[in-house]
Amino acid sequence: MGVGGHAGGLQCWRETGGVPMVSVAIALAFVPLVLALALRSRHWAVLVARVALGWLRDRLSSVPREHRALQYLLTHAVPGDPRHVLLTLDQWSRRCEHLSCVGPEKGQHWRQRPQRVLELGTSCGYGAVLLARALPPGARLLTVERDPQRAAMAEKVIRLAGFDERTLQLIVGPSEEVIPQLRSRCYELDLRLLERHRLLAPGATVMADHVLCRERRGSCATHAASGRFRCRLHRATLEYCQGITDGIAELRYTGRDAGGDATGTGWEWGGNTVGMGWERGGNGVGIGWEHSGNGVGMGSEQWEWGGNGVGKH
Ligand SMILES: C[S@@+](CC[C@H](N)C(=O)[O-])C[C@H]1O[C@@H](n2cnc3c(N)ncnc32)[C@H](O)[C@@H]1O
Repeated sequence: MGVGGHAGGLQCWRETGGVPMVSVAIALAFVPLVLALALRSRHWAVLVARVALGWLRDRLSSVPREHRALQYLLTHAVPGDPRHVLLTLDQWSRRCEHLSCVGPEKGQHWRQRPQRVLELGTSCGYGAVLLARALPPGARLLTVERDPQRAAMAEKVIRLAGFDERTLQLIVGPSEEVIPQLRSRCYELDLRLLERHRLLAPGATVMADHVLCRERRGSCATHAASGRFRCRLHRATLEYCQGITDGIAELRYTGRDAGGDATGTGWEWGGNTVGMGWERGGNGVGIGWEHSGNGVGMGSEQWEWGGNGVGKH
């Protein structure tokens, strides 16, 4: 038996050109799995490759990505036309390098016309221009960016789109440092700080970008459960990546907690307050917001829409 088995194995080995038949069969069994995985994550693979290429170009060339985008914008966009500036940025992101911004699809969910708007995380200025376009006369937008290089690009993009300091002001610095300073000017950054400092007026709207693309959904449900925010999720795809799910969350501040007490009454914006594109410590927008004292799950990865039992999952 042993000899026969050995001879049979040898035959298989010969037939497969040196690879035992069993190994080939096992390998073949994995092919559908590998193909399915590759098919499922192809959009991510493309995105990662595009971002990696951009990073590589940053390392190899003396022109950083922000400048490359700006050069494209300066040669293709119509100055003073915010719509065209946005279209040109869309074009650059689709054809050249990936731009991390709210993008056209998620951007269309912005339908408010508030008097005061706060954007946290300006990046290249896409969201700022998008928001500023919709402002009613006399309204103002404040946008905060911690990365000086991105802020420098954003400043140029914003001015190219035709917005001056009176309408759209950019502050360079991390939200943690800017928030306390904004207090005296009746501006705020972080939702938690906004609420803690009682700067959110009931009815204020907070838009949080990138709430689904990284499968982090905790914060919005947390707020919904607290009763102080009404949440609405607009499902979409990641900017310029059709195959990757993303969403933008619309949080409406009610000013009341689950117990029915009114909070956050001190701030009058003459309208609503908005922050888009929040990212804290690279964790994705609006993730890990904490509302202590309510027993609500912090940074929980799962949330129930419209459900009551949201907390740590
Ligand atoms: C996804 S991008 C924002 C895109 C932008 N809202 C848009 O739609 O065009 C996130 C930006 O937030 C900035 N950022 C992250 N944490 C920050 C913080 N704590 N303070 C200020 N900016 C921050 C990052 O440097 C990055 O440029």
